[in-house]
Amino acid sequence: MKITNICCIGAGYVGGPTMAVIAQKNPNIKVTVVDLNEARIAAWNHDDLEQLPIYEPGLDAVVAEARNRNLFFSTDVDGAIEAAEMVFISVNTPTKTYGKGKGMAADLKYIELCARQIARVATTDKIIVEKSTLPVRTAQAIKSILDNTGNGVKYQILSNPEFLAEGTAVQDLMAPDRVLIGGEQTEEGLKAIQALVDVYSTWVPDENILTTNLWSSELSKLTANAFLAQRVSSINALSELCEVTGADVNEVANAIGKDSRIGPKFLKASVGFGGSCFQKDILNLVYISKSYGLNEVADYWEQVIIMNDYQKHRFASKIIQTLYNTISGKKIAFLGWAFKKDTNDTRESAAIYVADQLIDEQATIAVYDPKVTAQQMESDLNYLGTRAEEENERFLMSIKDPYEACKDAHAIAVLTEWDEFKTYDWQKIYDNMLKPAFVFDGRGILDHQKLETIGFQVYVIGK
Ligand SMILES: NC(=O)C1=CN([C@@H]2O[C@H](COP(=O)(O)OP(=O)(O)OC[C@H]3O[C@@H](n4cnc5c(N)ncnc54)[C@H](O)[C@@H]3O)[C@@H](O)[C@H]2O)C=CC1
Ligand SMILES: O=C(O)[C@H]1O[C@H](OP(=O)(O)OP(=O)(O)OC[C@H]2O[C@@H](n3ccc(=O)[nH]c3=O)[C@H](O)[C@@H]2O)[C@H](O)[C@@H](O)[C@@H]1O
Repeated sequence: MKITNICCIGAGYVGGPTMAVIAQKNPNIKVTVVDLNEARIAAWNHDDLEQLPIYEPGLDAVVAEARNRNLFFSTDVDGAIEAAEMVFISVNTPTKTYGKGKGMAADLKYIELCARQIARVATTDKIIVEKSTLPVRTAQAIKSILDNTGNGVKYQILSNPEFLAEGTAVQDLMAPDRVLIGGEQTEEGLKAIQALVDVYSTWVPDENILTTNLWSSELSKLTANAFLAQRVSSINALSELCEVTGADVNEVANAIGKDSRIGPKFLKASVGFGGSCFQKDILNLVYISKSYGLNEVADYWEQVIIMNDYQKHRFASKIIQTLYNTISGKKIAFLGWAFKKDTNDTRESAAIYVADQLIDEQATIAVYDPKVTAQQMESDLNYLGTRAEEENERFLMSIKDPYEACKDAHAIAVLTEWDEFKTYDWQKIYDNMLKPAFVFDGRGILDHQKLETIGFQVYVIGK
């Protein structure tokens, strides 16, 4: 079966970039990305590419090439579903905040709504592709909803999890380590798998396209994120041991990373991992394990989250303790608010939790981030619900100039590893700070020797 029309429900961090690349690489396929959020769709359609709703290096060029050629962004969800032979579901699957599984399980209400909408609208057979990250066996629920509408339309469900990382989304999509496609191992299922393989094989080498059964594919996504996050928690756990023993976490990471069985990537000690997915996906894995009665398995993975929470808390406590256990009324400058560099995404960013703990002690936080808006910072902090919004407003400010953010500060904390922080005039920053001037490098990116020569007192995670 040759696909000529694709619809993707959800124009977010995954749906937008993924479909832009599929459209760019398949000029003969019409790709329509739909969303309920009108402002988001308007931003995707904006003439000024700087106004795209997502900042990803290289994304503007891909969108510029494909948009209005064979890539369209629209709020007409029904129309796009009806016209498509293949419908990707790329909506959000956050952690549940209510009811059974609250704080652990994935909230599948948006997925179910999509399935019901497809069932209501479709009049021709369709391949439904799970692009969102889902608990293992979700395809069964989607199939059950679709198959019980009784209007004669036939569906095949595929799982095609996305492995892109933010900040490198376009690069990851252009040259993925692998594309994973799971489907039913029946004649019809295998045909559907092949149809999706054909979409990717216009640019991904065959050996990088893996096909599996549905459940292996769904579970591989949660597993991949759990393994990645586990590496960060493992090195972060060691970072504290380094600090008390005189070992240097970078030297340890380098030494173990040379072992080809361990490998060098994802061993950077930090103030803790953030992002919309690691925590949510591990909590989901923990919940699924518990629901099957696998309590030891659940406890094992939960420890990755416990360690991560501890690392954020430990960093904030280190700042408080170093500033003579009193930070009330002191200005602390934050360099970075995003959960990693090269993205404007702040979901679950360590910066939010560190700020919250410092504001509890009545410090004033002046944040500079090259891509995050003041409004976003405020809403992130308010979302925690720790204190009244007016109070958050009083203690948190976003400053558009890094030198201004650091002026008259008692301390600077580096929360995101933006490259530009390394290029600053640190002598000028030092001259304008209160003394002693402290730097807490939560990302280990600055030239610490140089900073100490200037006169800073420097704390680096893992040293
Ligand atoms: N953010 C990331 O880097 C990655 C995310 N994922 C997974 O991909 C999925 C989507 O994540 P993001 O793109 O980050 O989420 P997002 O929140 O940025 O985007 C989801 C979009 O879906 C829309 N939506 C929700 N329900 C809808 C409906 N019924 N009809 C039309 N639109 C609807 C929302 O308005 C929103 O714009 C999640 O399951 C996530 O775990 C997977 C890999 C990477
Ligand atoms: O499912 C998802 O959402 C995605 O989650 C992660 O991607 P992402 O969260 O965008 O970014 P990462 O590069 O994985 O970084 C996650 C967090 O870990 C931190 N990190 C990463 C690596 C490291 O060595 N140390 C470290 O602290 C980062 O600063 C960041 O806060 C995975 O890398 C993607 O493969 C996956 O598709």
